Amino acid sequence: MTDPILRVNNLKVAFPNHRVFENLNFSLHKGEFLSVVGENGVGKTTLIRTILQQLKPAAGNVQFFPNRKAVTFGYVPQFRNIDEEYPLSIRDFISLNLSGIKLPWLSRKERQQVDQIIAQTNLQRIQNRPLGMASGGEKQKAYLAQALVEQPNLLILDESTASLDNVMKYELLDLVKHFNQVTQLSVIFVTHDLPLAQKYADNFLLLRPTSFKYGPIGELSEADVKEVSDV
Ligand SMILES: Nc1ncnc2c1ncn2[C@@H]1O[C@H](COP(=O)(O)OP(=O)(O)OP(=O)(O)O)[C@@H](O)[C@H]1O
Repeated sequence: MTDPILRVNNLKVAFPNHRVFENLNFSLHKGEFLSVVGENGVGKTTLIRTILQQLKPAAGNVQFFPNRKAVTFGYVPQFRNIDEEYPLSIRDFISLNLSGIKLPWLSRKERQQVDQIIAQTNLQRIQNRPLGMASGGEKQKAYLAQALVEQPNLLILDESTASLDNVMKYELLDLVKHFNQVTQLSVIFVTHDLPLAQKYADNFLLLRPTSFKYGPIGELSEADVKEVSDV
């Protein structure tokens, strides 16, 4: 097994008058693809926000290896409000995630980084199109490219496939899996789509209102699948 990049230790997160989860424990390793599943409102996004250090745990912690600075995040959030009027091209939108960026004056190295991720995500043909005009699937690819442009070592996808048809879902996840396997990118994929999790993930974390289950994706039982699909 590869080295862990993060470990969640006895984690408890609570809002006023509402405990979301407690005593949560699992590790994520380099190159691991983890699917986080569970019914609506059980705490999946809350867990992601805690890993991203936007929320402070009530108890326990999230430990990064070898240290916090060594773990860089790429994040595709659950919702984004990008309407037809959105002014940036797909290419400029992707460039926004470059650190130190002063659009439109990218350095040669930055231009190469953007060219590379655009090629890797098959967006060359439409890179100059306004993002607002792109289809749902093209937008998701652009969000993925933006999350990956700085070559993070942990990619977090929060229900990124929820609005996509089956063909686009698999196309997007094929891309993610390619990065996962070729660059040892670790992936946390939050989803309600069990067939997708079963096809792409190595391990799963099933969050329940008062407990959790973690293990190899092959050990997700019929009953677990029914539990998540019934929501
Ligand atoms: N800022 C907040 N203040 C108070 N309660 C919150 C806050 N954010 C989330 N919650 C509550 O915490 C619980 C977990 O929410 P969360 O969004 O993590 O669930 P989820 O599993 O991601 O749900 P879904 O599958 O519907 O996206 C819910 O009951 C939610 O209402």
